Amino acid sequence: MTAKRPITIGLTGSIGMGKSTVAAMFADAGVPVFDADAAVHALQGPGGRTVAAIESAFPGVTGPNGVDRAALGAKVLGDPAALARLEAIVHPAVGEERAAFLAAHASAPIVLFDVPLLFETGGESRVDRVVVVSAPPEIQRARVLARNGMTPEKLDAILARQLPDGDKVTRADFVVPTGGSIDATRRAVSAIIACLEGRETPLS
Ligand SMILES: CC(C)(COP(=O)(O)OP(=O)(O)OC[C@H]1O[C@@H](n2cnc3c(N)ncnc32)[C@H](O)[C@@H]1O)[C@@H](O)C(=O)NCCC(=O)NCCS
Ligand SMILES: Nc1ncnc2c1ncn2[C@@H]1O[C@H](COP(=O)(O)OP(=O)(O)OP(=O)(O)O)[C@@H](O)[C@H]1O
Repeated sequence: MTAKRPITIGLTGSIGMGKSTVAAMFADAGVPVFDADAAVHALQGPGGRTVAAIESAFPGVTGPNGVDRAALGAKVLGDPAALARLEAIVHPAVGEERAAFLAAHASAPIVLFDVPLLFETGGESRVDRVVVVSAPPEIQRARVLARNGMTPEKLDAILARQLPDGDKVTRADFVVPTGGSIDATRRAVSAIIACLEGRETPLS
C-alpha cells in the first residue's frame, strides 16, 4: 500500500492579481502555506544559507544584511547565464526548505506552495495541481498603479518579464477569479478545497 501524502497545490499569478490575498484565504481554511518568496528572502537575508555562495559567484553583492537584492538584480536580470548561476545556488536551497515544510505537514490533506514564478521556474512539475489567480487587465493595472513607487513604465517592464496572464490561465488546473468581490473569490477557494478533499482515489 502506498502511504498517503498531502495533495500539493502550486498557487501563482501575475503581479497584483491577488495571489497573497488568495494564499491567505487557503491558510484561513486550514491549508498549510509555503511562501517561496519569503523562503528566498530568508535564505538571502542576514545569516541566510545562500549568502556565502552568492558572494563567491557575484563578489560585492552581500554585506552585513545579507544579499543586496538590488545590486544582485542589476547583475543577473537581463543576463540569462548569470541568472542561471544564481538559480543553481538558490533553487536547491529552496527545494530543501520545501521538503522540510512538506515533512512537517505530512498528514495534512492539502498543502499549498505560493510561488510567484511557478511556471517560469519549472515549478509546475513539482505540484499535483496548479491554481492561477486572474483578474481583467484593467483591474490588475489599477491595483498595481495604486501602490507606492509604482509607475506605468515599471509595471510594463515587470509584465514584459512575466508569462502573460492568458498563458497562465491556459496552463492552470483551477482559476480563481479575483476581479469581483472578495466573497466570490473566497467561494472559489472553498470550492477548490472541497473538490480536492472529496477525491475518491488518493493520489500516490
Ligand atoms: C534577482 C533577485 C535578487 C532580484 O530581487 P528583487 O527584489 O530586486 O526583484 P524581484 O525578486 O521582485 O524580481 C523582479 C523581477 O525579476 C524577474 N525574476 C526574478 N527572478 C527570476 C527568475 N529566476 N526567472 C525569471 N525571472 C525572474 C521577475 O519578473 C520579477 O518580477 C531575486 O529575484 C532572486 O534572487 N532571483 C533568483 C531566485 C528566484 O528564482 N526567485 C524566484 C522565486 S523561487
Ligand atoms: N476579489 C478579490 N480577490 C483578491 N484580491 C482582491 C479582490 N478584490 C480586491 N482585491 C484587492 O486586490 C489587492 C491584491 O493584492 P495582493 O497583494 O493579494 O496581490 P498579489 O498578486 O499577491 O501581488 P504581487 O504579486 O504584486 O505581490 C489587495 O489589495 C486586495 O484586497
